[in-house]
Amino acid sequence: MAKPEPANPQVYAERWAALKNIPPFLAMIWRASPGLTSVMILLRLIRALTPVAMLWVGKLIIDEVVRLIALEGHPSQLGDWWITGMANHLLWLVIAELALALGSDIIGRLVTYTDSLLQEKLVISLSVRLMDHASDLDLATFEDAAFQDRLDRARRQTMGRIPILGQVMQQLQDSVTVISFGAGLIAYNPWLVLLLMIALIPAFWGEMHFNSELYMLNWRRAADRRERDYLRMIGSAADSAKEVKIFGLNSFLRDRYHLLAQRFYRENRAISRRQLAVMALLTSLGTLCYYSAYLWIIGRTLTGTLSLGDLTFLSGSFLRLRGLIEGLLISFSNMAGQALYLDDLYKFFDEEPLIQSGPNALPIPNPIRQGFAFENVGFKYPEAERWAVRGLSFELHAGETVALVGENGAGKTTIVKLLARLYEPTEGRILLDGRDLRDYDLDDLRASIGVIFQDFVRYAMTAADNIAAGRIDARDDRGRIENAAERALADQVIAKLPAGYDQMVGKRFARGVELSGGEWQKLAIARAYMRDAQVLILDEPTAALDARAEFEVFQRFKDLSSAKTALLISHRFSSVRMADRILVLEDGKVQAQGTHEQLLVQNGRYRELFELQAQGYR
Ligand SMILES: Nc1ncnc2c1ncn2[C@@H]1O[C@H](COP(=O)(O)OP(=O)(O)OP(=O)(O)O)[C@@H](O)[C@H]1O
Repeated sequence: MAKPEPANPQVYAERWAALKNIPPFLAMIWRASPGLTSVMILLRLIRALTPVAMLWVGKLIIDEVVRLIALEGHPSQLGDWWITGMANHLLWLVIAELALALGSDIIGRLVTYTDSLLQEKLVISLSVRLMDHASDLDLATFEDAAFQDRLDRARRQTMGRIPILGQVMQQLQDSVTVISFGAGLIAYNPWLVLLLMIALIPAFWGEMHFNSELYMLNWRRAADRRERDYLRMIGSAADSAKEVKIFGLNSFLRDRYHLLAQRFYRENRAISRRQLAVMALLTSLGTLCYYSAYLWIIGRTLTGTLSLGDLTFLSGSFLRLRGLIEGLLISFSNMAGQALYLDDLYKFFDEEPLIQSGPNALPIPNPIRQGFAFENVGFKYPEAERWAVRGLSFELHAGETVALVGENGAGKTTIVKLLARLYEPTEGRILLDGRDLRDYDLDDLRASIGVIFQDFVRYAMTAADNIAAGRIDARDDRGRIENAAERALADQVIAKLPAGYDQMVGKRFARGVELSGGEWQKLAIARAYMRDAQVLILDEPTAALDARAEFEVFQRFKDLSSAKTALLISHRFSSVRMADRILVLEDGKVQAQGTHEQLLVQNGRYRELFELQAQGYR
């Protein structure tokens, strides 16, 4: 991708365009909690008007003091002021000022409090949406690197605090304060406001410019950052610690991390340095303008056009306004920058899955009568040049156990993914009971298939939940979980755990007990049984099991799946031979098929592979 030029006017255009993201964002905040949002708006509105009210009461106090001390024969003792009641008005003004100050403090605290609650609510509601949406997307989408970058940026939006929420709210509040102060200033002299604007516009431009540059830097570096985070993770995660130590990978990982991080740091620093110099200059310009206005106010007070109270009110207003408008412009530019990040979030939410159920999707037949048929199926992974499978035709009859054998990369797992419609064939079609798989309801299809992939997930949860994951709505059905565990020989694993089924497994959390590869695999197989689906698929589920366990697991699999349609992938011929039929795959095609005995007689690839393995055991 061409490197975008940071000072490109298009960047500004993009930035302004990103402000269109703010209204839907406000809608998201509202959706996260209408009650809290209303309270927040009300509190901010009150808080927005207190500064001008306080300054105005301050002016009244000074004018009153000046009036009182100018009175002929005013009391000289403090006590006499109270006794005569001459200072009553002043007293009320001071009480009003105090009440405003106390109220403002309390409201400030309440704003912080509601702000943090609202942040949490928003993070929760966005994270839930993110997880829901991610689960709807195609597997192919997840394997796309550009999507990964976008997801990474979107995820960052929902992690921890969402700065833009506070910024938007503060922006609204400050705008109301500015309007209230501005109205006061204009009443005295409209030119004062103009002077302020002249002082601030260059500073605003500067902020916009540098924020754009920083955003573009972050945007360009999303892929690097993912790599950097990945390196940091494998360099310090428990899962990889063993291998990193043995292979002495630490310095390699650390150096690579350091290189990437350093590059990012240097680019960041270059922008920040320029920002420092330019912004220092522009801010000084603002200060000069402020003091010109101050001189004008002092002059008018000396000539008697303005009172002392007016002087304090105006100089106070001017000072506050300057700070406020500066802050407003800066945070406006920040907000526009943050709104650009929202783009990533919205783009992620706009991503639609391509694999979906059609409008009149059929339910999966129960029971399946004929089974599946691959008709000249070809499939290429997105962006891949090579066909993973091509010209693939075979049948998987209802109630039959078929084993797939073939060398690494022959296309076995790809067939499973196509069967579960995690991908669609690029050419040809897959039929179920004579109808295209695409005619059926997707959820129903997935519910009818129990698959355990070779890279099954090791959930850092309890042993019971690891099994229940196969059918999560039966999570509370302990009998069913135990039954599934027994079928998969996982009951023996669980019997050894200190807390049995309720034992936390995996090392990620405290109290977790780590399992061996084979023990994890038994839990995963139990997950498939938990499902009790019509079609059972095990993709190399026994690779980590010892010989006896594997034999037993398959014996059971065969007995239990006698009424089911089952697909089994294994590199071990001792297991494969139990299948009703074996398909030998080579380069994404069925090279031969038959029973173990038939294939041995054919004297082909199967026999060759079988002999090779058998030799190893002699
Ligand atoms: N996500 C993917 N993106 C691109 N290509 C892929 C992807 N997954 C697999 N492939 C390619 O598709 C081909 C078939 O892979 P597949 O995983 O189906 O093989 P397999 O027979 O299951 O291998 P193994 O015995 O090693 O598990 C391989 O050439 C592989 O490189």
